[in-house]
Amino acid sequence: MALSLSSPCGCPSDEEEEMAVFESTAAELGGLARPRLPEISVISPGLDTKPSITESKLAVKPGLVRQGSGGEGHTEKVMVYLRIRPLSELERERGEEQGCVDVQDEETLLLKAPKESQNMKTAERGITQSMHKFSFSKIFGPEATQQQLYECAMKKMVKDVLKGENRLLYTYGVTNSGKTYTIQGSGREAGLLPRALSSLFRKLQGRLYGAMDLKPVMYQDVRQLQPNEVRVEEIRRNSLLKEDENLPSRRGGTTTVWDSGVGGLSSTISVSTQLEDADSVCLEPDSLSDSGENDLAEGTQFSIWVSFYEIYNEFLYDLLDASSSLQPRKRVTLRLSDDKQGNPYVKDLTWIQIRSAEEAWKILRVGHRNQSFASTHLNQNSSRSHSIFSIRVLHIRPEKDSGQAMHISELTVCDLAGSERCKEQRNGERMKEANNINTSLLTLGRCIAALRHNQNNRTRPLQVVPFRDSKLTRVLQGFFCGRGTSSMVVNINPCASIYDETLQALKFSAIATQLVHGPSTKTRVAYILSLLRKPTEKGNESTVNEDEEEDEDESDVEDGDITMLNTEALLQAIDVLKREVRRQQVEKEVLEANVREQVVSEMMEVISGMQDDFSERLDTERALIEERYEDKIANLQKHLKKFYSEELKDRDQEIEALSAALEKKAASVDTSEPQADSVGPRRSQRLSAQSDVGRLRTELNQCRVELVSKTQELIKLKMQLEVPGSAGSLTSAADRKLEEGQRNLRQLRLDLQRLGMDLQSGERACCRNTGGERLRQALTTADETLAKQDQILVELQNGLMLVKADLRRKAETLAQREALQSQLPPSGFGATATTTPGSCKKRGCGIPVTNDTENRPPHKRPFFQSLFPARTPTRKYNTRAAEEANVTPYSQILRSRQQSPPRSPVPNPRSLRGKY
Ligand SMILES: Nc1ncnc2c1ncn2[C@@H]1O[C@H](COP(=O)(O)OP(=O)(O)OP(=O)(O)O)[C@@H](O)[C@H]1O
Repeated sequence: MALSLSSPCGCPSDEEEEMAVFESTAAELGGLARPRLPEISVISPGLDTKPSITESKLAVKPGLVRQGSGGEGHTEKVMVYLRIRPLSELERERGEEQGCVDVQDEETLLLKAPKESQNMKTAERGITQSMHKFSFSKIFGPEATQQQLYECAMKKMVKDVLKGENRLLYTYGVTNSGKTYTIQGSGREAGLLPRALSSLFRKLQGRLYGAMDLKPVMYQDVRQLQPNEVRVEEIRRNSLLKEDENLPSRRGGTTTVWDSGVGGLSSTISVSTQLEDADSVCLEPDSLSDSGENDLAEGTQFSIWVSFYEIYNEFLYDLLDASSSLQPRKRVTLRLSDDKQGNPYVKDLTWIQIRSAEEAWKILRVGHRNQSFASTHLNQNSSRSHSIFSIRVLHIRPEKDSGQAMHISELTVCDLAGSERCKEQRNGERMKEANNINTSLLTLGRCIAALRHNQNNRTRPLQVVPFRDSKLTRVLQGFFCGRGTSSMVVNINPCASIYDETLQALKFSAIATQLVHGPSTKTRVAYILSLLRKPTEKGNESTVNEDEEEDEDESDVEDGDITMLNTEALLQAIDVLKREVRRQQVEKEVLEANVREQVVSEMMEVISGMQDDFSERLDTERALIEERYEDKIANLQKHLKKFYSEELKDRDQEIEALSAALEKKAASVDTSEPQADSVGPRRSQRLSAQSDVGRLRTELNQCRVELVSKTQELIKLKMQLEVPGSAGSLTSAADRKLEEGQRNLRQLRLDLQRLGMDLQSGERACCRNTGGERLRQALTTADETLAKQDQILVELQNGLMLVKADLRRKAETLAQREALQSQLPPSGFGATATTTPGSCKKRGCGIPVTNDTENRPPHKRPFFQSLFPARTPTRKYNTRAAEEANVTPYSQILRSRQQSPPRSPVPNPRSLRGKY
């Protein structure tokens, strides 16, 4: 046998197994160079200790060896069956049959990697082997019938359950490998479950408990129902059975789409499933070979209750919930709870009492209709969930004193969803399902590996079995921990294209084949005794054959009576139990720490997810706000640009206007225009002022033009008025002389005033005979000056005479011109500029011809005459008013002299001169 190839003892070490189990993974990671591998990898439960139905004394480790007091535990190893499905016609046509699955005998399978497989590629690089040998409890080839499988794998389980044991059967394999077919069957080939139900009811014929007042609840408890509760249960049961009658016709079944209730996910249910076709099987119970067998306890009645639920995407759904049938889009998720002892159970799960295989079949069909199926690339009707069908059997034994004695047992059949490659799922929903399926299956694998580790390495630290890591392992936990036993059917598809996946599934099952069942909860006494045996063995140096001891123990275990033990042995047992308690405590602490760690890591994940979400939202918000404000800024810039460009235009226009105005202003002669106020008027005012200025400017320009023309005209006229000859120069010379004369006269008057003052003071001095000589001299000088003045005056008068004559002549010429001008048309500005007689008179250039007196030469008046006005006959000295009107300083002096009696009358200058 090829077994000796890798392990001479037939049982590979842990390391070897683990390497073998994970070799594909390592290969995928591009494993480094390894030592040369044997040609075939052998993964086997240890064939030299291969479980045999007949062997009861196995060299297995103490502590976990005994199955139960009932003596039904013929074997401790977990039974693992392999079923190879036949290739379909289509698959054959595709050339899937490449001989990669080779059944060597009914327990050994040889897998040969096909050319195209990943395994072959890695094998070619020397990383792994291309052939793998596996051993199973029994192998069922493609030609094996459902009946054969049932006989081997399930029949005994049904019996055990009716005896009060708990049993689990689950199928494991790649998608499209025949798991559902194995459990449920197709057409006349009914699967294990319908066969088991049929068998169960055949065995219970006449032993069924008809009332519905006892119902299984929680983990494995029974509750007495009140009459109203019984009615409710009846209604529920009847409605479900009725629902089955309303199902669409078989084969022609419709396809409905419903929501899984989780995040709006949808799946497709095809109602035309294998179950529909298998209906008739239940009606033919004769096909079951176990009919007629009956070894049930005397007087015991049985009440059968069933439940059906699925684990879909790590959520539990009740497949027998009437509300979910009515509202398939809003399925209620179920919760997992623990009872007081910490046993997990599905809370609020529907349990329906059934009284026949037919009813059970109907219930199964109703539940199946609610199950999640979908079409995948490998299977058109692929189960997307793990479905769990449980049958609870209430053993009711009437007792004389205490009414009824109750016991409960359970048969659970689990159709696991198929493992598959996620990357091949194009649909996102299918990908998610595949992920969840693979995760839960991986957890199941880890649990089984940990259980195996703990069973095989009792001295090494125990590993925590991660039952809590998935819902699947939690609900199945009891079957791995002494609540019952489990069997596994591994389904494989011999198609070459899925060889790699098949290899992985077989590696997983290879670990399960190495499992032994945990101690039954019923066999605590045996367990304690097995613990007791340990110290006894240690302390015993005797050469007693172990097998013999075991024989003794076996008998003790089977008796299970601890009162037969002596005190010392019991004390030892207590010590052992104490140690066990401590061990359990440590284990629990480790478990708790692990749970806490997981909770923390999950929380951290959630928090980090929230953080990521928040930062993402923050970024989005920031981007939005930035965008919004950039828009606003752009708008603002646009508007400001527009506004300022308009403003600039206005300014430019203003500047243009102002510069034009300035230019005009600078060009204009008139500079007297007021400067613009530094604090300018408002724009409108400025504009109006500008328009005014413009208007004025144009007017001004017109005026200027006119002025220029008029000035030119005037110059012409002046030129015309210019009298040729010396009259002009004479006039000006006369004017100059006149001015000079007037100046002299003013000077003289001032002198005379001074002289008058001096005279007064001289008279006063004469009285006192002082300063007489000086006065005389002054008078002489004054006389001389006067004489000069007289002469000048005469000259002036002559000049004036000449000028007047000249002027008279000019006036005549002017009159002639005026007469001529009056004939010309009048003009505004010209009117003002025209020389009129009035204007000439104003400027002193016109002398009235008629005023002869004026034109006469001025009469020469002597200086003293003007100084002392001549007395007219009308003027009397005695007229005081007249005197006061002509008061001068000198006249005052004279008057004072005249008034004084001794004084002489007023002398004229000559007389005065003579006198002195
Ligand atoms: N032993 C068998 N004999 C004949 N046909 C079989 C057998 N096993 C499986 N089949 C057929 O193979 C196909 C796939 O089987 P099935 O649906 O049971 O696979 P599965 O493993 O349950 O897939 P999934 O995990 O995707 O639900 C079905 O058409 C089924 O009828």
